[in-house]
Amino acid sequence: MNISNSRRIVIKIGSALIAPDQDGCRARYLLTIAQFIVRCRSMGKEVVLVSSGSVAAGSHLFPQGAKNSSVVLKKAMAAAGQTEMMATWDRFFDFPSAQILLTHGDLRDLERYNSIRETIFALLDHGILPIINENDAVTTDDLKVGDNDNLSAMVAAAADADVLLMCSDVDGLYDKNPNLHEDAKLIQQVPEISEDIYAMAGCATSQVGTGGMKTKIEAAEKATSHGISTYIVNGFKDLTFERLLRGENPGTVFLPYDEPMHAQQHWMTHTASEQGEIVVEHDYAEELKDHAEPLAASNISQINGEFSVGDTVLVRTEKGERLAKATTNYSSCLLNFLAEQEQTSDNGQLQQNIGPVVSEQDIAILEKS
Ligand SMILES: Nc1ncnc2c1ncn2[C@@H]1O[C@H](COP(=O)(O)OP(=O)(O)O)[C@@H](O)[C@H]1O
Ligand SMILES: N[C@@H](CCC(=O)OP(=O)(O)O)C(=O)O
Repeated sequence: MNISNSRRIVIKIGSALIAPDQDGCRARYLLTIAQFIVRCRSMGKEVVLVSSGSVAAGSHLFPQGAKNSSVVLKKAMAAAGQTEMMATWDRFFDFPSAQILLTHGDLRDLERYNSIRETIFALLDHGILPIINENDAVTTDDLKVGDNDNLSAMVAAAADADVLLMCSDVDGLYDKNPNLHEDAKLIQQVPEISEDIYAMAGCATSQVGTGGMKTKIEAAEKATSHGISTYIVNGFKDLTFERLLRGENPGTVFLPYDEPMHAQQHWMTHTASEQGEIVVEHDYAEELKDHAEPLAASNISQINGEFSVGDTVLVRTEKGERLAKATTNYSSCLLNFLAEQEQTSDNGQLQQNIGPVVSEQDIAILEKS
């Protein structure tokens, strides 16, 4: 899939394109990107924008700048910069745009995730451009995604996009960081994301970027496993967007999986985070290596952490091997209670009465890393 034959595109814009001088938002690169969005929409494509840059855009309002600031000040910069950034985008378009600010806390809760999906679809149905960013002003370590590469992949999956386009300050993925190694070579196509691909990725070297190439490869893995073709391209160059519109690849393309994951399995694997652990006995663990099996209370040897009904948990072996992520039908409190009652005579009956702790369709088997 390329831009010319795509139907719905998520475009992610890095901070350096929004505020190249860290002195507020600049139109220098955004104008070309905005024109590209207008062209895509006039060709009948639906576009969702994931825009970084609130911290970079707001940092000029604080004398010390972003680099050496505390987390609290960065949140304040994000809150101030976000309005400036939205106003800047809005100036380029003669159609309406809408702001959605998300945290991981929103995406990992299935009800809120579905609510986000419905909002995005309603906006697209009405010709409104959704502009999404992490809600940096309210995030905590526990709640945040932390980088907009991974956020854009989660959004692309939620929006049922067919292309994810990450616009950065480099031409694509190189075999090593091109800002540090003159002989680095551009990788044009990645058919499969392996450890070798991750090994090529270094950190961000700009003042404003978060995550560098590592988070872009993580994002590509999330998106391609959902069947989404993923591009990393250079947003500084006008030619990038001309080539994309011609259906060409001006940077690096990560090919989608031949057999994408089922949507709920994908959400559990790549978006939901585990609230606790269910340690399972050897026989069940062996069965799970082959195929998803309902998990009964009698298969459990230990419960770790606190979780509620409907939370995502990690299913693992006693030796620590990560087997699956699953949505639990029971809370850790009830499962611990059952375990404590193990010795009583009517416990077997109780365990049978409660049904599976995890149903077969709520298990996402994890690939071995
Ligand atoms: N193998 C690599 N190929 C390309 N860029 C790399 C690589 N390893 C590290 N980088 C760094 O990643 C940066 C892009 O990531 P980042 O600064 O987070 O951009 P953005 O703000 O667009 O998300 C590049 O400018 C480069 O310094
Ligand atoms: N949410 C942050 C962006 C974090 C981020 O991932 O930045 P970048 O690496 O430039 O895409 C902000 O708006 O400043």
